Amino acid sequence: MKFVRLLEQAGFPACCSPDREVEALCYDSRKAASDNAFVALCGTVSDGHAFVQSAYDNGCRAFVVQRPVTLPSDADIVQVPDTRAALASLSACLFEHPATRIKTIGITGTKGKTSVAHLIRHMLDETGHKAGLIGTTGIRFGDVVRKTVNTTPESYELQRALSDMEKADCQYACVEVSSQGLMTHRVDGLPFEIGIFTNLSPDHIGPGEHSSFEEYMGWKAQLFRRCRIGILNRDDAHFADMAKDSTCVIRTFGMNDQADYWADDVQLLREPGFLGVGFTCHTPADSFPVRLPQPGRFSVYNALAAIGAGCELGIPLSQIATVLAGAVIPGRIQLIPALPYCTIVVDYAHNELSLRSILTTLREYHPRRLICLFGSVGGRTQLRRQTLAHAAAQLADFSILTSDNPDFEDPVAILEDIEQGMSAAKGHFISIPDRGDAIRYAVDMAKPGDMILLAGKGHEDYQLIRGERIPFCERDVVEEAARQRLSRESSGKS
Ligand SMILES: CC(=O)N[C@H]1[C@@H](OP(=O)(O)OP(=O)(O)OC[C@H]2O[C@@H](n3ccc(=O)[nH]c3=O)[C@H](O)[C@@H]2O)O[C@H](CO)[C@@H](O)[C@@H]1O[C@H](C)C(=O)N[C@@H](C)C(=O)N[C@H](CCC(=O)O)C(=O)O
Ligand SMILES: Nc1ncnc2c1ncn2[C@@H]1O[C@H](COP(=O)(O)OP(=O)(O)OP(=O)(O)O)[C@@H](O)[C@H]1O
Repeated sequence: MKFVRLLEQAGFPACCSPDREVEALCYDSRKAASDNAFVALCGTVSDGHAFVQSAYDNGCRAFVVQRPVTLPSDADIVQVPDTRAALASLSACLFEHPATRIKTIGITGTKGKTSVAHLIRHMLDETGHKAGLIGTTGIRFGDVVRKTVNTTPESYELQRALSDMEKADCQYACVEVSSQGLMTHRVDGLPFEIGIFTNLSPDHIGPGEHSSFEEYMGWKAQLFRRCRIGILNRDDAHFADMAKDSTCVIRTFGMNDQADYWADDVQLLREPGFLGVGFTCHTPADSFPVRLPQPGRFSVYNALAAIGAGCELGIPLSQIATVLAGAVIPGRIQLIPALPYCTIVVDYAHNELSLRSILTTLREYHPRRLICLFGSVGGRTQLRRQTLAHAAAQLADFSILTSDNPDFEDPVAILEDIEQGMSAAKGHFISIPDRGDAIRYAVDMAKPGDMILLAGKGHEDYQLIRGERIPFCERDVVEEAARQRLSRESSGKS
């Protein structure tokens, strides 16, 4: 595409050579190629403007900047007020505004974004409406799964993903919308058909993220100025703040009849090979029973959000309950039915808030013992490790401390930080640095009625060790350990 045309379409002054062609946009000089336009982004670690020469050396001749830069005279340099906003509008134009043809459903909130996105995608796919998904578990459509760095990818990746989904005949895209995504213009220009608010609590506040809870909340609330219909959790303490300056039609969900989509008769269900929850769902049109294969009251909220979206999109009520009963959310309180007499669950909980939440949820199912296996990622604060330890010490009967994604940190040093927290909180624990060994230990120690939580890795199929993603699938390790245990038991060896 002619650079001049792209600039015009995005509403920028077209001061460049009339024949300059660009095929793609690039914001990382290390990946720049001759047919790219390089967009210089101001980051938290470095400033893309410092790398324009390196992009030039890699062949780029088209540049979008927000402050003057010096480059050889054959470079076309376009200065805009904000390069992040420009990246979003240029990307939308380059991919011919796919979001005007695919209906996008944006999900925001502190917890539940991934879960709700998967539930809605599953519901749409299973009722004959092809849908894609963009979020923490990657970019997914059809059988395609692409890893992403961020929950909400950079605008260029987002627009490209939507364009690929359109080519794959998707009619819908479920997009996890983080506060950072809104703040850094990643979702600028997306006309969301539906926006969903799950819940809000303090998170992502600190250097490089948000300066305060109010700022964090303010960015999340932006979604409801960018969607046609907003579906909000009425029971959340910040519901009114989120709805306050909205410009959309407001629908609500919750646990009482003030909400449009609401639940009662909630029952926790634990059966061999099944852990979940049942409830009666009430919608403006009808009421019906729902049985979900995800446990806990928060799963009811996630399902209500999905049901609200399904109803607003016109999916028949008669199909909604049936398809929800078969929904699987990768790595979110996902049951591994490997041992018949105890419950093994994988969950992405990797900070204090989510570890407390999942352990409290599992406790409500009255396990004989609740065993929590967890570690903590490298490069984070001692405080994070100690608060994780406090949560486990208070809420689990026994903890198995192990490694998570140590990356460049010594896994044993990370364990020592967690051990300190455990000892201070008088928790019962054992440390087994190798995660595979730790899982095998957990499977071997389980007694009938126990529940084992493998926390931290969720959907991830690797361990990050010294900058490298080493393949590691918890499910495979559990299944193999359980097979060996069952085989020993059947041959009378244990
Ligand atoms: C702190 C933060 O927001 N970081 C994001 C940011 O990176 P950065 O600001 O550190 O970038 P930088 O390293 O300073 O570089 C600035 C620019 O120079 C470029 N560069 C850099 C080096 C070089 O040699 N050449 C070059 O061109 C970089 O490509 C970049 O364009 O821009 C990158 C590209 O878009 C993001 O991937 C990255 O997200 C990191 C991984 C991150 O952790 N972000 C968090 C805060 C985040 O966004 N989280 C939310 C989830 C929140 C939730 O769950 O609610 C998310 O949506 O993921
Ligand atoms: N509605 C909810 N309320 C509270 N906790 C939840 C809710 N839904 C899921 N969780 C818990 O939080 C964890 C993360 O859930 P999920 O990945 O769906 O949220 P998210 O908003 O995408 O989170 P993150 O920002 O950490 O990626 C789950 O593994 C589960 O333990």
